[in-house]
Amino acid sequence: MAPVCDNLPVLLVDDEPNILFSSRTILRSAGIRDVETCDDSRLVMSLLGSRNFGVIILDLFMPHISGQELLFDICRKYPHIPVLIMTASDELELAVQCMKAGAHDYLVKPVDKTRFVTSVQRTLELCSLRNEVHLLKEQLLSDQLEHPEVFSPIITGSKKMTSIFRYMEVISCSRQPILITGETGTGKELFATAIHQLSGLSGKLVCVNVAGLDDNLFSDTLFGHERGAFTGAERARAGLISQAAGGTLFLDEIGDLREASQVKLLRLLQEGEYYPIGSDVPRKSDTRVVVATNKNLQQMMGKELFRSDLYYRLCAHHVHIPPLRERTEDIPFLLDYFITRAAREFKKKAPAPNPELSRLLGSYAFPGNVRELQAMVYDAVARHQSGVLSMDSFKSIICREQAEQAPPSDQDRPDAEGLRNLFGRFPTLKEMNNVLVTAAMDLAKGNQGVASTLLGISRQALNQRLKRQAPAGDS
Ligand SMILES: Nc1ncnc2c1ncn2[C@@H]1O[C@H](COP(=O)(O)OP(=O)(O)OP(=O)(O)O)[C@@H](O)[C@H]1O
Repeated sequence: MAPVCDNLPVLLVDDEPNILFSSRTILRSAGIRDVETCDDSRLVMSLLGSRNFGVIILDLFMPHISGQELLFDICRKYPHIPVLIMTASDELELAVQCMKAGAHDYLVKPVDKTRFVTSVQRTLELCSLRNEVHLLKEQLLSDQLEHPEVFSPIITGSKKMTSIFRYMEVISCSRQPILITGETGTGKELFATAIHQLSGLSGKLVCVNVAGLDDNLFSDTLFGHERGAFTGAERARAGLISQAAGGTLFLDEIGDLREASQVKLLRLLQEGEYYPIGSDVPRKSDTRVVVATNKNLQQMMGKELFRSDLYYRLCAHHVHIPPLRERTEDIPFLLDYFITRAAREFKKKAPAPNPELSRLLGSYAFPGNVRELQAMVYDAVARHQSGVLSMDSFKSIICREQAEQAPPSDQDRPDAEGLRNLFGRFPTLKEMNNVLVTAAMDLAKGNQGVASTLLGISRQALNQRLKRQAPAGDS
């Protein structure tokens, strides 16, 4: 897979060595480390033939081949590489010609440092996104995962999940932050680990749960402190960002991050720098940030509990993990996996699951998702003695959960008018019973054992009701 632009070098082309030197220094101090220079315009095209670049910064007035000529050639032969013009001429006509020829920006020397860095960063980001769209198209058209081994700890048999994996393969190479969302127990940490492995970053994956960290603790944990920064700070502390240098920092439960810490995280993402407590000197960070939450950040933004500028920065790429009830095809795979693991842990022979079990579990909403399924299976295997794995403990958990669920609020409960609309008149108790039984049988895909558990009655009682419900002539 081709790398995305923010991992590719920048090429500076100018015949003046001091401009090359100062421009390279400015870019490096802004965190853009991989910068190549070329002071001979005749070498540019062969250089482009030998390797790929993320962006080219081109002077216009150079001996041998002019920058404008090069611009035409580059745009024709390498249209995917964006070109920024940097020149002493502020002639409007010339600027228009260059932009028409395909230049991404036109900077007049002497260029303001911030304007220069922002232009290069924006162009790299744009190019990166363009490449990702291209790679995504390629990936989505093919069914194959490039690194299936990375996903092996995530047990699934669902197509939805495979297409999420393909998306992850594409975005993992970029340096942009990634937001992982999903209900509790969907395995967000497994996804963060896969992203780190796919990224090929040489640094470590460092995981921090930010829930419960007040702002001081957040700063100290992430940014570290200088010696003597506060009472008790007898030694300097490096902080986890420095541990994750060249790697990935995974911030779990980001929806619980305090307002003051949100501002600091935004600064880290925007400027790529941070201040250890007690220091006035900013430190640079090249750490890739991945965050996760089971909260609805958009709703939180509406209530001003989460900063929108931070949200938009974080969701440069967004991986959403569907809840287990939306991928019930995963249940048989997860059942097998957890039964084997539980049996190994309890030093028992792995029992075979009852063939009805997957169907029963498929009708359950799993508010705790895979974590809840795992706990159910471990408990059942612990109780298991011989034969097939009993469904009893699953049934009793499901019945208990369903009984504990709050009844629908007055607002959600169908009122007399709603029932009348549904049936054309007010229904009898028998008719309502029939509707319930039919709905449970649908959900259980015709399995009476499962449907009776959903209805909270015995299998025999359901069987009798079904017989009474059957039109005359049916057996
Ligand atoms: N597809 C899966 N395959 C195997 N194990 C899984 C899968 N999904 C989740 N798990 C397991 O379920 C448990 C919960 O996962 P994890 O802690 O990553 O959840 P989470 O999404 O971060 O939840 P929370 O939002 O509550 O923190 C872990 O033991 C994890 O290994």
